[in-house]
Amino acid sequence: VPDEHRVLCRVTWVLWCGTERGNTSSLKARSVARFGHGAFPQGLRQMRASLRRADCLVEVHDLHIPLSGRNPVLQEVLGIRPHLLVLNKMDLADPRQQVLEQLRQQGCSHVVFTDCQRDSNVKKIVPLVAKLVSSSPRYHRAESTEYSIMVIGVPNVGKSSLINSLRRLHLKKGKATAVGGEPGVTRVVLTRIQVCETPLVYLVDTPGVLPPKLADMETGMKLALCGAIRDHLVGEDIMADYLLYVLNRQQQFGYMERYGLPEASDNIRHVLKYVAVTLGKMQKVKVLTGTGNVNMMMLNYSAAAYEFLRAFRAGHLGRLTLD
Ligand SMILES: Nc1nc2c(ncn2[C@@H]2O[C@H](COP(=O)(O)OP(=O)(O)OP(=O)(O)O)[C@@H](O)[C@H]2O)c(=O)[nH]1
Repeated sequence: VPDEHRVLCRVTWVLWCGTERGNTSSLKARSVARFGHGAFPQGLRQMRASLRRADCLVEVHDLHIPLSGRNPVLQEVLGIRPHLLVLNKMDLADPRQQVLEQLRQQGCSHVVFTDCQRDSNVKKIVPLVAKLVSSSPRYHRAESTEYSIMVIGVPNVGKSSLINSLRRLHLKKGKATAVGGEPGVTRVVLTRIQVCETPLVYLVDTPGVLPPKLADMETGMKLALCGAIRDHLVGEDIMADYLLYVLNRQQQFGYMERYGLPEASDNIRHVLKYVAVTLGKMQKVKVLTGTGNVNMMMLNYSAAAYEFLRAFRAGHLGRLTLD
């Protein structure tokens, strides 16, 4: 079996069983693996209830994966409201031109690319939302002058960062909602947060919700690389292997210079050796010998895999779009 197939098989198995130990009896563990902590089904139920009061849906997704992993359950719901797709983390990814075309074919005609850490393009959102809402029926809310927006998306794509960025730009106010590098930071559907004075705009942050069933194994891997699924559920070593496969396939060889490799390699253990040496990732290992125990320093491959993933997520391995 080719290496990448073995990697993908293990990922599917892990996603299926929910935990690395294959504890299939634990429904909670399975739902955490598939949907993120505390996000489903209670989160989805709460979102549905709040949806009645929303004038517009702002779907935030990671520009690393503009096509993969968008939640079809959410897309079903999207049909009834004006919809804006925000592709965030544009500082880290470089989408191909066809991606926009494919998104248009999927019915996403309003797309904004943002970097919520540097507030790039975030100013475009409120005017666009105002235009979309005013050109669509608001039924019982027709008289109201305020806009209510629901922010949705899979875990860790930057929904809370977007809300904080909007508040910084329009209200000169600080954080209203917690941000974190791990999926599942936002656990409950929060009360409305004001993000703009004129027009009066309120947002509702929601917990990240993953699709109930992932389309294929690669989608699962891509979501894991983007931090939508907790690393330990898939395994850092497997994720690092898939990342190396994608980097080589897209001829992004920045890792060679960063970690001092003389040439490109598709052997993850070989690459992680260089990562561990460059970053000094060593561990003490007790070796049993005939004359007593000896402590030896060995390369720490797990720590190296973790650092390799972190480098990708921080954009140090190049601007990469996984789709
Ligand atoms: N480089 C970069 N990082 C970003 C950007 N937006 C958000 N992040 C980072 O992405 C991580 C997740 O951001 P959050 O705003 O917590 O994402 P979320 O979608 O609210 O996450 P959940 O609460 O898990 O659903 C954090 O480490 C942010 O700092 C961006 O535009 N560029």
